[in-house]
Amino acid sequence: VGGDVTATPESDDNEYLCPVTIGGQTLNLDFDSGSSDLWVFSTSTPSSEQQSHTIYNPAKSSTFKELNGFTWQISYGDGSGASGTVGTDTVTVGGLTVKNQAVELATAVSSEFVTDSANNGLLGLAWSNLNTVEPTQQQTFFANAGPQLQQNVFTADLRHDQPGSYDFGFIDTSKFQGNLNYVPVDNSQGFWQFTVDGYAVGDGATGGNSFSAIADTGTTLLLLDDNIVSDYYSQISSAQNSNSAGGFVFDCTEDVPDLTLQIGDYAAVVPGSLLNFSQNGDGTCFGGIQSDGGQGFAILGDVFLKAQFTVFDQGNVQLGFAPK
Ligand SMILES: CN(C)c1ccc(C(=O)NN)cc1
Repeated sequence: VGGDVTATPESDDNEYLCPVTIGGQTLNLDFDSGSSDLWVFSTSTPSSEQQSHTIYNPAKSSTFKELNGFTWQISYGDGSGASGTVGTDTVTVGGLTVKNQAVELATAVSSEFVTDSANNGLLGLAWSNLNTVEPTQQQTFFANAGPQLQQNVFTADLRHDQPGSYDFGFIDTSKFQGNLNYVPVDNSQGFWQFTVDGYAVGDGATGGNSFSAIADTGTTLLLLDDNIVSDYYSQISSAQNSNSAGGFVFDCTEDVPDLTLQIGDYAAVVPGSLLNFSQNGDGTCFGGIQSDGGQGFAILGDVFLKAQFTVFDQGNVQLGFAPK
């Protein structure tokens, strides 16, 4: 048994939304391999915060059960967050159904979610030890689905400005070139965390120290150590770190170099075209590479994941990468 679901980018590839059916009601959710809560806008969300969102109404689901007294509260790397109550329901993603899945109902959401009208909640795909439900931590959709999957994996094929897909339970070899390159994952912090062995800017030599990174479908950009960020932008003559823009920008006319991350024997190339992320409207462009804020590990978000086919292997606790 498996599932295949379309991942549709918002404008500027800011995030990718997938249809999820909960108790017979379909909402578009943000699949997030950097967190482990499945939460939705619901009838419990204040009407002032519901705005144009699609909301889940547990009262209309014949399979919803309240988990009395259970709560959740989550905050994300960008400072956004949400909190609320918990129940269970039948959740279906691309034909793959999990019964009695913990579904977290938002009773409060931060402004970043209120204004992001296409996003009706998140489906966490990190490890269940990151789930925030109290007093009893809950399993993710992927953890619950594991036993029914032919292969205990999900794959991400995100694309620039066009629909991609997530597959659960199988690896579609038509979606990538060559062989998959696997690296071990350290899931002790709940992330899909692994080691990057070096990097290269443009056609330069691969160097630098090895560093820890997480594969995070819920983060838009490629967030790296400040030293690598400075090294990269030193190759773009007009590059500057703009407070008003919130990061490194450069003239849109510039030729933007590729970035290669050496992951074991695999050279993961992120083409310059993806590293010229968006236009600021004043002739400058915003870089796809930005600082990780010195938090001790790099965040390989959608800018990186758009350039790879990625296998999140729950059974073998490893990640697989291949070019597309
Ligand atoms: C505000 N929104 C839609 C967010 C969605 C996801 C995240 C995140 O850090 N995921 N790993 C942050 C914010």
